[in-house]
Amino acid sequence: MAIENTEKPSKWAYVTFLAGNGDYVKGVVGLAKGLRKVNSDYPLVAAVLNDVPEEHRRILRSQGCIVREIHPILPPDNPIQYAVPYFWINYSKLRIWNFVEYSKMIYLDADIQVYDNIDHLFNTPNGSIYAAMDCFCDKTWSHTPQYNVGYCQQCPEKAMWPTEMGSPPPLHFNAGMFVFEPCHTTYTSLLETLRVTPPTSFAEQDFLNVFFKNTYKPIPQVYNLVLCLLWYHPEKVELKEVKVVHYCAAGSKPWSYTGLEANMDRKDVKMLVEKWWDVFNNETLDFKAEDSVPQATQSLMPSVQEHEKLKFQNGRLCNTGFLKAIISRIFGFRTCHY
Ligand SMILES: O=c1ccn([C@@H]2O[C@H](COP(=O)(O)OP(=O)(O)O)[C@@H](O)[C@H]2O)c(=O)[nH]1
Ligand SMILES: OC[C@H]1O[C@H](O[C@@H]2[C@@H](O)[C@H](O)[C@@H](O)[C@H](O)[C@@H]2O)[C@H](O)[C@@H](O)[C@H]1O
Ligand SMILES: [Mn+2]
Repeated sequence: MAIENTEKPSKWAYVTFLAGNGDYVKGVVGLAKGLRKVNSDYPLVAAVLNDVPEEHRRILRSQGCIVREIHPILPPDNPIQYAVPYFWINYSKLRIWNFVEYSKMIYLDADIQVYDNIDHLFNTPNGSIYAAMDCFCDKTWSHTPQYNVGYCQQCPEKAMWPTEMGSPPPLHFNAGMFVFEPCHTTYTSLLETLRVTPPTSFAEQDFLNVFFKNTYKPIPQVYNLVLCLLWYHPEKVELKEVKVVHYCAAGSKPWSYTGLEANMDRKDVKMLVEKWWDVFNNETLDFKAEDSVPQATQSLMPSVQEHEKLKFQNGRLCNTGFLKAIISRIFGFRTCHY
């Protein structure tokens, strides 16, 4: 259902999430430098919980981040076993849906690095959430039926889903990277739904997959290489094509990497961790005043592609939807699509 929303002119940004006073701040610094290295046209907003110390916020600002404090979102009180104990913190990610001064954002976990420009993802059609699929093969999924029958959405042909178990699970995206449209209506609906949704092992990732099940659109794995694909689905990975690496496998966070955990002694993992440090330690990528990203905004006038859609006949606009889009661009009306 499209809902009219009067907003300031559209603008786009990357956004990440930071909680606590630990080393994830290094992840955000690395991400800010990585986006600069690939000459992104858009700023990085850091949504920080109130427990992020001022010193860390100063560091992020010094790297050109737009730091915005958010209140935590605590899941319904339910003594469940999260796949990883601290996952309850991640529900607070949902606050980014209320960053409505932006019309489109690309969310990136702090343990993600961007090695190729992905600004073009801001041009994805509105009305969907875009993300890469996750993998069910890691032991963090051992509580699920798909893990126990050896089924993974990355290779559904390999271990067929047993017919006696009904239809296979719907496509499930990894919530470490997604393209979305902030919208107050969606935001309030997320919070209202969360209030009545019992938490599950993958916390906000599970919740977002259920909430957006009708508008989720998968994008290629090159936009979010969930690291365990390297050993569970090597046939799906062409490292030189990968644009975004997600250091989510246990032991793979570059800032705490020891090489001791399972698969962490792999050559490709070592190479990717070194690659992350090369960006992090590269002082030429530090923020300088001249770097300040001009707050790139969507052009008010239609893009060339949109002109293509416009078919004037006898001087009369025949695509009213397009007319609405133009008017909304000029007068700042935006519609929420979810
Ligand atoms: O102590 C923490 C835990 C998580 N996060 C943020 O929450 C995201 C999701 O957690 P994580 O990446 O560790 O989950 P994974 O992708 O490894 O499952 C992190 O990338 C950070 O952006 C954080 O800032 N501090
Ligand atoms: O709070 C739930 C988290 O769920 C996801 O992490 C998981 C998932 O990727 C599994 O498939 C992996 O096996 C596992 O290692 C990894 O931790 C997101 O990356 C993270 O941002 C966050 O949403
Ligand atoms: Mn992550």
